[in-house]
Amino acid sequence: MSALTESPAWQALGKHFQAISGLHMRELFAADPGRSDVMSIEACDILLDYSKNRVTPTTLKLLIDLALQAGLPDRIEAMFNGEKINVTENRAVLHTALRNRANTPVIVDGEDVMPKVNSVLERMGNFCNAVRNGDWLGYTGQPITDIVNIGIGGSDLGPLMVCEALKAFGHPRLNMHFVSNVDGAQIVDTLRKCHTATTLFVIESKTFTTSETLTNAHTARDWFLRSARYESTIAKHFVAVSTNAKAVAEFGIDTNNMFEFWNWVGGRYSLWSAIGLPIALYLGRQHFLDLLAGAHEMDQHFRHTPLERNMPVMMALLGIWYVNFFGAASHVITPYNQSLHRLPAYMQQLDMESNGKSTDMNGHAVDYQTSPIIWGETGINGQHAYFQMLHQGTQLSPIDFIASIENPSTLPRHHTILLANFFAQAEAFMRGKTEAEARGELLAAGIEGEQAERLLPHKIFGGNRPSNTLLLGQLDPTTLGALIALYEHKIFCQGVIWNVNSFDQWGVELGKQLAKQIQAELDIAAPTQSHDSSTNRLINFYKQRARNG
Ligand SMILES: O=P(O)(O)OC[C@H]1O[C@H](O)[C@H](O)[C@@H](O)[C@@H]1O
Repeated sequence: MSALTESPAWQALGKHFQAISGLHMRELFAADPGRSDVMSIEACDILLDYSKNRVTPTTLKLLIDLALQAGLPDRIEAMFNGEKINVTENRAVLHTALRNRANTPVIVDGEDVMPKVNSVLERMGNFCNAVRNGDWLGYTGQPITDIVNIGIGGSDLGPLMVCEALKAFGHPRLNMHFVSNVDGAQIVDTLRKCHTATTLFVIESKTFTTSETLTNAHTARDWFLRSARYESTIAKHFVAVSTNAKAVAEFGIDTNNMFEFWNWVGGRYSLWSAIGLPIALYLGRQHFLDLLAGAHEMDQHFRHTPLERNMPVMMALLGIWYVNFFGAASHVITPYNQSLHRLPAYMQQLDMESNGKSTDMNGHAVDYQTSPIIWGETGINGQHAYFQMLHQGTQLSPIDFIASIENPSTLPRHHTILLANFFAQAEAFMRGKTEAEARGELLAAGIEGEQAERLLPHKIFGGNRPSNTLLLGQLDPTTLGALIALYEHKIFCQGVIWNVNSFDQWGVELGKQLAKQIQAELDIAAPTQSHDSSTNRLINFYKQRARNG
């Protein structure tokens, strides 16, 4: 057994689980009418109601014990203070410094990083103003109308998700495009919608070595030069965001047109850095600063609120309760705002790339589950697709319901219908439908006797399916910033308790190495023999067909 599973807090939770796993939330609500008053937290214009979880006050106390046993408060301070908590890469983890609107010094290797953070923000702001005002002109003297972000993973999902989420705040002249896939279909389709004279390419890559991004960037450059002809025009149409100035220069982008960030910013935590440039271009400097301010406010809440009133901490602990004690393999993210439709995809990288680990910080194999599978869709669409399984299937999948009270982009009648569904689903998952209720409904519909008995088992809902409800005041830059930071910190807390490094991603390397080798093999006609028989056969089958085709 590992130190975690042997620990007193873990053992106590295991015993407690045996005692209460049979309890139904209906009973818990009936026994305590004030349950949701106690089991809710308000911060940063977000209300978290976590009362529809299979917990009692004792569960919460034991979960807090688990967090204390893991030394969570010290780990939180270590992250904010710039300690090198990403031990496998010997790096600090300071996405919080990027949005440190209080501007208090944050020291890494003896240097305050805030002056350079502020200087890049300043340059980003000036550049965005010029593009948005129409002062930044393309090679024929026209203002920019289309912005194409080329990047993948953390250099795509954050900017894409935020630009979609805050479309209501977007600049009316600017069309945003995001190209991540190396499947040429995506860039071809995008370029078809753009004109060279009015398109700005933002090439985003932390490492500037990512093959998908560089391939797409070269294709964009070739397309551009076919019309613009002179290399000197590139400066007006290509900018880069990276930590690797050398590789940016080698690609042919003037480093004056490069916006820098640093190795203490993880890719999936980078939207607050210059990787947020497409966001700032689309929404404007002030809205980008508002996004940072919202995240900063959540950082303050996270850092300074006692654990039992701390929103990210409580969400982390509830997640652990289901993953490790109920054996839940997955966790569902269901935004009820259409504009948050890329949030589940964003959360997949944030959570699974952070905590999808089976080796702990000491290099030992873990003997407990870590990151759940994160999945989801907009809630309304999910209701008409996979919610059947969530209501009556055999798997327990806790759900996060997310909606905003106000939504600038929706029509009032639509919003009422949307929110009615949002409230109803969380209630339905909690209470279910008893046999007596189902029987009563059948009777009311005039279905009796044998037919009623046959249908009855299918009409029963067990309920007792847990969910968190997150109600945002409105979906604006500030609140979205806070919401994203909330999940970042939730994931961090879970990583601390699971004792994994949430900030490396070695698991993505093997596939990249093999792809490089196979790419070289695909370029030669001779059959491949260097792999296992399945891989050889697939490659050779492909080669033969591609040659004949
Ligand atoms: O920004 P880049 O260096 O191009 O990396 C893009 C993405 O690819 C990598 O493989 C990682 O899995 C991601 O964490 C990263 O965000």
